[in-house]
Amino acid sequence: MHDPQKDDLKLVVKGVTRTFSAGRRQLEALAPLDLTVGQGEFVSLIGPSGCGKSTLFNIVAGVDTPTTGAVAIEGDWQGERAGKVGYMPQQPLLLPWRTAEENVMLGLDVRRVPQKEARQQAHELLKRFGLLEFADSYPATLSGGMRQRIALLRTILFNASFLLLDEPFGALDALTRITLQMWLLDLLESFHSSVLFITHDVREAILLSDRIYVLSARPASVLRIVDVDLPRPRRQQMLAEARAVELEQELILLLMKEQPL
Ligand SMILES: Nc1ncnc2c1ncn2[C@@H]1O[C@H](COP(=O)(O)OP(=O)(O)OP(=O)(O)O)[C@@H](O)[C@H]1O
Repeated sequence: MHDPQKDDLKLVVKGVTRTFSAGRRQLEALAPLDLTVGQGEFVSLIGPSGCGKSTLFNIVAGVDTPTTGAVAIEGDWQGERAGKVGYMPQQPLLLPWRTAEENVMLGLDVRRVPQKEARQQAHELLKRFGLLEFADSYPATLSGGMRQRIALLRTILFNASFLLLDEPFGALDALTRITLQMWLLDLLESFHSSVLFITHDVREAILLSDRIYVLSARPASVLRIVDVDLPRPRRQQMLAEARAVELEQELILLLMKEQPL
C-alpha cells in the first residue's frame, strides 16, 4: 500500500483492526481505525478504559501486528517499526542498579552510541532540563515525578523525532502532573518531536495537543477529531479561558456517552 500524498505525515494508521483470541472467544479490541500524526504535531487519544488504546500503541511501535489494515511511519508501509519510535509504556521500567544518568543513557546504548558520547549527551540533557543534581541518584531514591522525567529523557534519546507516550503522568499527584506537563512542552519544543499521546485527563489533552481523537468504547473507533485551536506557547492558565472550557465540555459530554454506568 502506498499513498504518495500522505508521505509527508509522520504516522498514518489506515483501517487498522485487532482481534484477540481468548480461548474459543474472539475479542475485538480495535474496529477499523484511521488516524494521522503530522510532522511536529502533538496528537492525543482519549477514550474509555479498556477501549484499545494500548493495543494501538503496540501496533504502531511494531510490538504487535494488526489483524487487518496497515501503519506507515514517514511514508514507509513495509519497513521494520522497531527503532523508529520512542515508546514509553504506561509503567516504564528504570533499571534500579543504574543511576539516573545511566538510565537516560540506555536509549543511546540500545542505538550502540559509544559510552563516552552517550554519557556526554545524557549529561547535557539532564543539565538542560534541570535534573543535573539527580544525575548520580538511583531510581529508588527519586520521587515519582522525577522518575517519569528520567524515563521521558531516556525515550527522547532513543528516538526524539517520534514519540509514543502512554499516559506518562497517570500515577502522579495533581500538582506534580501540572509541573510535568509544562516541562514536557518545553522538552518537545527543543526537539520538534511528533507525539502520539494517551491520556484519560481531558484538561491535559487540551493543554498539550494540536488534535484530539476521541475513541469509542471497545472496539475502539474514532468518534470525533477535535482541533485544539489555542495558541502556542501554551500556559496552564489558558485552561480557564472560554475556548478551553468549551472544548473541555465538548470532550466530557462525548466521553460520558461512552462510559458504562
Ligand atoms: N494480548 C491480549 N490478549 C487478549 N486480550 C487482550 C490482549 N491485549 C489486550 N487485550 C484486551 O483488549 C482490550 C483493550 O486493551 P487495551 O489495553 O488496549 O485498552 P486501553 O484502552 O489501553 O485500556 P486502559 O485505558 O485501561 O489502559 C481489553 O479488553 C484487553 O483485555
